[in-house]
Amino acid sequence: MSTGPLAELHDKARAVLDPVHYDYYAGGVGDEVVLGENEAAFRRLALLPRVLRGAPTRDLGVDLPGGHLDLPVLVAPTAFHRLAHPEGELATARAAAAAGTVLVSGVASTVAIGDVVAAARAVRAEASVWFQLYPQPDQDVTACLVERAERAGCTALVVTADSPVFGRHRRDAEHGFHDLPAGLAAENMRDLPGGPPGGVRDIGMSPSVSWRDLDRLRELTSLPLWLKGVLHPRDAVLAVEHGVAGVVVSNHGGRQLDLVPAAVEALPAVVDAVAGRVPVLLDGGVRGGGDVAVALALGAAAVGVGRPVLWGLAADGEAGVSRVLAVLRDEVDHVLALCGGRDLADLTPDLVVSRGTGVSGRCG
Ligand SMILES: Cc1cc2nc3c(=O)[nH]c(=O)nc-3n(C[C@H](O)[C@H](O)[C@H](O)COP(=O)(O)O)c2cc1C
Ligand SMILES: CCCCC(=O)C(=O)O
Repeated sequence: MSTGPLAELHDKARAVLDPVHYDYYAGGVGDEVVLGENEAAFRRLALLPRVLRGAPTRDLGVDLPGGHLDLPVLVAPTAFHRLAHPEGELATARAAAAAGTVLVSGVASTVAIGDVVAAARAVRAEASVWFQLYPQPDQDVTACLVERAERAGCTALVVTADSPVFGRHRRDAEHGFHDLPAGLAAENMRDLPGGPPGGVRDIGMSPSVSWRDLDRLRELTSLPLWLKGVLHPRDAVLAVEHGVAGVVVSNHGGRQLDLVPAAVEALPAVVDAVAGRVPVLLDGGVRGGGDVAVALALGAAAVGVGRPVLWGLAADGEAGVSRVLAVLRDEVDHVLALCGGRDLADLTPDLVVSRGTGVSGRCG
C-alpha cells in the first residue's frame, strides 16, 4: 500500500467518483498485468546517488519541441475530464499552465480544444498545450482535427500509435460502461465531415493505420509531431526516419495490450535506438519524484502522468491537479539534491541499478 500526498488524493478521488467512472480511469486491459507492472517495475529499480557534488538550488527545466517545461513532468492525454470534475479539462489546463508545464489535451476531451488552450493562456500567456489525436479512418476528419488544434494555438501534435483497435477493459464491460452520461461529449468531434450536423462523431480507431498516415500528418502541419505508444526500438528508429520531433515510450497506462513490458523496462532500448536524435518521453506508472528521476536517468527527457492527474482533478478540481504537480516538482527536486545533482543532466544511467542483484562496479 502506498502512502503520501498522491496516495491521499487517489483515496479521495475513489471516494467521490461514481464507481463506474473510477473503474474507467483506474482500469487496464485484460488481467491488468501491465497496469500493475508499470508501477512495480519502478520498485525493482534503485538509485545509486553521487555524493559531495551538490548545489544550493537546482534547475528542473526542460526544453522540448513544442514548449518549455519548468519541471520534467507533463500531463499525459487522458479522456473525458468532466467525468472527474464539472470544470473538466479547463481545470486541468489552468493547473498545468500555472505549474509551468504542458498539458497534452486529448481528442477525447469533454471541452473543445480552443477553450482548453484559452483557459491555459488566461493563466499564463506563454502556456503550451499539445493536441493528442488518433489518426482517424476518414482522412478529412483527421485534417479537420489538425486544423482545429492549429487554430486553437496548440504548439505540438501527439499522434497515438498504440491503438489500432481499442483495448478490452473488463471493468468497463462488467459495468456496461460504453457511453458518456447525458450532457458530456467528446467536444472536438462535434460538427465534423461525415458526422451529424451539430452532433458528435465517434472517435475512430483504425486497424490499418500506417507510417503513411504519419507522413500525411507531417505534410498537413508544420507543428512538431510526437509519436506516442512506441515500445519496439525499431519503431523508434522508423519514427525518427519519418521526421518526428520526439518519441513517447508508453503502453497507454496498461490499457492496450496486456502482454507488453512495463514502460520503464522498454525505455532503455528505445533511448539507445534513438541515440539522441530526438527527445524521448516516458509515461506509465510514474507515481513520485523518485520514479521521475529514474526515468530521466535512463534517458527520458521528461515523463507524463496520467491517472495521478485524474485523481487530483476528481479530489479537488484545479487545486487538486496543482497539488499533484507541486508534489512531483518538490519530490524531483529533493531526489535530485540527494543524488548530488544541479540539473537534470546530472541524472545519468550509471545512477540506476536493479534492486536485489547487487551493484556491479562501473566507474564511467
Ligand atoms: C482514463 C484514461 C484515458 C486515457 N485516454 C487516452 C487518450 O485519449 N489518448 C491517449 O493517447 N492516451 C490516453 N491514455 C493513456 C495516457 O496518455 C498515458 O499513456 C497513461 O495514462 C500513463 O500511465 P499512468 O496513468 O500510469 O500515468 C489514457 C489513460 C487513462 C488512464
Ligand atoms: C476513444 C477514447 C479513447 C480513450 C483512451 O484512450 C483510453 O480510455 O485509454
